[in-house]
Amino acid sequence: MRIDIVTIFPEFFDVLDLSLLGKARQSGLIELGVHNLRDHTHDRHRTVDDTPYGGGAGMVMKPEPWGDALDSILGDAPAADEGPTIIFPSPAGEQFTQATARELAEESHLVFGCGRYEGIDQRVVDHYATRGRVRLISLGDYVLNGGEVAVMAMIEAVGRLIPGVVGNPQSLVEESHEDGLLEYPSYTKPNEWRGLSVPPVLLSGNHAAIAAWRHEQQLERTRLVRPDLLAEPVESPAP
Ligand SMILES: COC(=O)COc1cccc(COC(=O)c2cn[nH]c2)c1
Repeated sequence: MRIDIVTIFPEFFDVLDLSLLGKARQSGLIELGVHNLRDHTHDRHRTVDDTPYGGGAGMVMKPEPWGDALDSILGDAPAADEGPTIIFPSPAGEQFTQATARELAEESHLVFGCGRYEGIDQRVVDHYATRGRVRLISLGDYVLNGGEVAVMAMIEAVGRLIPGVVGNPQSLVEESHEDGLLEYPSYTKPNEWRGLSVPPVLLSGNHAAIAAWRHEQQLERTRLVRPDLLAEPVESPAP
């Protein structure tokens, strides 16, 4: 997978040289390009923003630098259906979920555009929607100062699903949201810690009982913490 990021803070993504994603880049599983939006300005002050038409507080990111930057990445990319998926993190976007991560992990080329200030001139979104799949994606109902943190989170969530990035693919299956439920609690040695012991079923060696206990724990946790994930209320087991 090829990932390109456009940002006014390129150094923010130096951290992607580390850990799993760093290894994935060394092994060629993920190819990363980080582009400084200011390199696509043509004035002495490398201006990327201006005051909003219609008034209001804050500044809006100018369309020209974005056009220059995205054109340099897309080149003369073919029509929308074969072009890359262009993602703008935005509080006004569709909700990012594990299903979104799985979808994006199937793509061959992702381009992330990090907005700042009050946002990017809408015409950038409208123009590139004719040249690639454009998606505004929200991490949650809160506002960040810019898209960089959201892009980092999405790259991690997507990157770890790419075959070969995570050592043991089985570990991707048994985790929160993969089966629509929150994950069960985990324990490791020592058996006793600060007066707290490990649920005996986990030491029983009875794999059917362990699986049943884990599923019940998932249901209980999901019912308590995220009832919205359950299609309808789960009947609590007969007393
Ligand atoms: C076309 O896209 C844009 O104009 C995006 O503009 C902005 C403006 C300010 C901040 C951000 C960063 O995203 C979030 O705040 C965000 C994402 N998820 N939840 C909160 C993006």
